[in-house]
Amino acid sequence: MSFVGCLRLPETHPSYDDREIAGPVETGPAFCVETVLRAESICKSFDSHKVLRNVSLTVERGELVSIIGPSGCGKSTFLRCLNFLEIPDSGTVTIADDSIRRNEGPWRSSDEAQAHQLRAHVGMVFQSFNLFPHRTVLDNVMLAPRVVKHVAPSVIESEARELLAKVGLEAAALRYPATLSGGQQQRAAIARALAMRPDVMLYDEPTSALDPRVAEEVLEVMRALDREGMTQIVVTHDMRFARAASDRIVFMESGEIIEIADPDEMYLNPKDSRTREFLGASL
Ligand SMILES: Nc1ncnc2c1ncn2[C@@H]1O[C@H](COP(=O)(O)OP(=O)(O)OP(=O)(O)O)[C@@H](O)[C@H]1O
Repeated sequence: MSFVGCLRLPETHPSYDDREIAGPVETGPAFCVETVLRAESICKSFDSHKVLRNVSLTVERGELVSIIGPSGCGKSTFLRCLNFLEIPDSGTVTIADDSIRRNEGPWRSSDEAQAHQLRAHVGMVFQSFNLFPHRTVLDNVMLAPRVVKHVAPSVIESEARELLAKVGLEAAALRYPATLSGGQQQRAAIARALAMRPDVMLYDEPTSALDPRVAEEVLEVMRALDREGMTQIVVTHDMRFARAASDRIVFMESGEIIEIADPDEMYLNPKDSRTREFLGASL
């Protein structure tokens, strides 16, 4: 979704006569910015290696944000800190109306309970799909809602089938993951993540294990979700996708965000020499 489009107001207010000629004017909401996710000053070290240094990012509802940067710069660690799969050493993460502030010190069970609440807002998709191999695709998609939600199984099944249709897998509902292509497995993983109705989807290099043709099927699903207004954050090495599909691109290096810009700005007019150098080498 073009997030900017969401903010665009009519350039001039039509006169009464104009309106009569042009018919009703679709004004839409005056201002529909809504912050879905805010990460503030996230720090993370492994042993004495500082991997994230005060990383902050705010994402608005409906945005597709790509995180790019050289291998080992901390992209995946940052993504995993957003839903506390990796526990930051310090910093605050707020998603929808849940927030966790982390200070140096032991991770307590009350912190884990808060993290659990935070994770409920997030759908996560991994490079390696992580489907349950002994369950059908449909069962994979139904599993989390069945365990967590107290609604009739028939409702859960019909929602799961709708999600499988959305990702183009309705005919594969009763197949097992091993019988699917990598691209189909990844689309099933996306359907599974969507089944909990997340506020934000996080993708950690979703297509890097796939050949370009099936990768494109996965990227098309992500573009379709974008058009529907899903908020998505993608760690990727796919510069073509980042440029074509993102509302904003985040460039990281050495555990820091160096630059955040919309794709054209970042590619045509990068502000920082490190961004320029990285993008130059990636072309
Ligand atoms: N669990 C861990 N234990 C120790 N070191 C880790 C751990 N996870 C990540 N690291 C280190 O943290 C640094 C950042 O890793 P991370 O995977 O976040 O980078 P990245 O930018 O996503 O890299 P890539 O693009 O290659 O996937 C690397 O030096 C990595 O070796």
